[in-house]
Amino acid sequence: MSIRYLTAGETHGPQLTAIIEGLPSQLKLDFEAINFQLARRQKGHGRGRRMQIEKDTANIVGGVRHGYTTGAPVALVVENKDWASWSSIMNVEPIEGSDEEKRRVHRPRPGHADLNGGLKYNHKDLRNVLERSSARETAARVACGAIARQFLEAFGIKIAGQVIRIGEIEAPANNLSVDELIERTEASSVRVVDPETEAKMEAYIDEIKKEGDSIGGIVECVVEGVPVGLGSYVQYDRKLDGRIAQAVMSINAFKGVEIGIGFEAGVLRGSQVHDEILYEEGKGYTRASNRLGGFEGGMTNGMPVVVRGVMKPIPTLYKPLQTVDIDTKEPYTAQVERSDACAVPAASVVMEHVVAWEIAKAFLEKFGGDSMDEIKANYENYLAQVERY
Ligand SMILES: Cc1cc2nc3c(=O)[nH]c(=O)nc-3n(C[C@H](O)[C@H](O)[C@H](O)COP(=O)(O)O)c2cc1C
Ligand SMILES: C=C(O[C@@H]1CC(C(=O)O)=C[C@@H](OP(=O)(O)O)[C@H]1O)C(=O)O
Repeated sequence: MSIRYLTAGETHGPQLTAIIEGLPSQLKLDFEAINFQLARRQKGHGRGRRMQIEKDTANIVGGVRHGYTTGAPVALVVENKDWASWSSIMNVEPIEGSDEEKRRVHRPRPGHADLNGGLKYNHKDLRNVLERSSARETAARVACGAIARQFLEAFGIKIAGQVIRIGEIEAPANNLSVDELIERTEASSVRVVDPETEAKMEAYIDEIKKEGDSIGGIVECVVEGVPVGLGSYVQYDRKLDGRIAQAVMSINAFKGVEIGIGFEAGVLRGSQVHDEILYEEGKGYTRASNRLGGFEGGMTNGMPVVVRGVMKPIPTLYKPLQTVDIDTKEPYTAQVERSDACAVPAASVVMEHVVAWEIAKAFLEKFGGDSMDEIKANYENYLAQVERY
């Protein structure tokens, strides 16, 4: 058993669409909780005007009856409210001198998908690239991930995220549990625990925005309650840490991933890195520390999964960089499209959901069944086996 999803839709098209395949039957869906996650993704200091226009909600249009999955593919739709202002630009063939032609994108933005996408798909209007490469698509991924999250919650697996750094400003380290993190970051405009850091980050983002520039950062996600043995060492594409890395790298603008202490593991000695194994009556095997972020051998080890990702600064700059006009091949400043200045807090929410998806997928591969009852029985059987070991 496995799960997969596909998304479709353009940022200024009518809607985003997702189809999820492989969900078991009997999963109770909390629609409000899906919408709550979508709303979290829209927030964050530094977002542009688009987020004031949208009010993302997932409309489930297949695979669910009376609030429960049926085992059929789940289809969902997230409407783009901004479509109302874009339908002519999206639908009308641009004629020279027309408003639509003025919105044609022909001065590719360094750092965005514009030029590579134009060359690859042979588009002379780079809007055809921009529309799908936009991180608007992450709304659909969060909706799918929010369903995965609810599946995991049924097995006591919980996820939280936080912002660790925005540009030069680093948040003080903490070792909070998922519940504490959820409680203490939710009200923060930049998804940090510490109010002083929040104020500093806000002022810093404002300054960068005023200069027509943009800024990236580092986000972290913690997953608690994960059983030992998700993923496997036996084949490269079954290593769950590798799959999580792929999922995180696939988020727009992400340039790196770490599990646990990550790159610091290249600096420290073995005795400073590896987590000593303990055995506790009633609790079973555990580790004295969690520097390896819950993974050994591509498998979960029962400790919290800790993942970090780094997001580069937003490519669209109000004070644009140099580029080349694809019509004339002359140097020109890059196109300026409405944009966020910093989307790191939003990206942390996206990361929680792509990680939730990968863990749910590995969970279903291991304990898979066609109904929640069947999966629960498989899971309990395995937990009993681990306990007897
Ligand atoms: C939540 C979120 C919001 C983003 N907002 C913008 C934006 O407003 N303007 C922009 O140019 N890029 C934005 N990006 C980044 C681009 O989507 C991304 O850089 C682009 O798709 C190119 O892909 P790559 O950076 O992964 O190579 C955003 C990314 C995320 C995750
Ligand atoms: C729409 C979203 O993010 C968008 C991601 C994005 C990009 O280039 O990635 C560019 C901006 O689009 P627009 O020009 O319409 O404002 C962001 O707002 C979203 O997160 O829902």
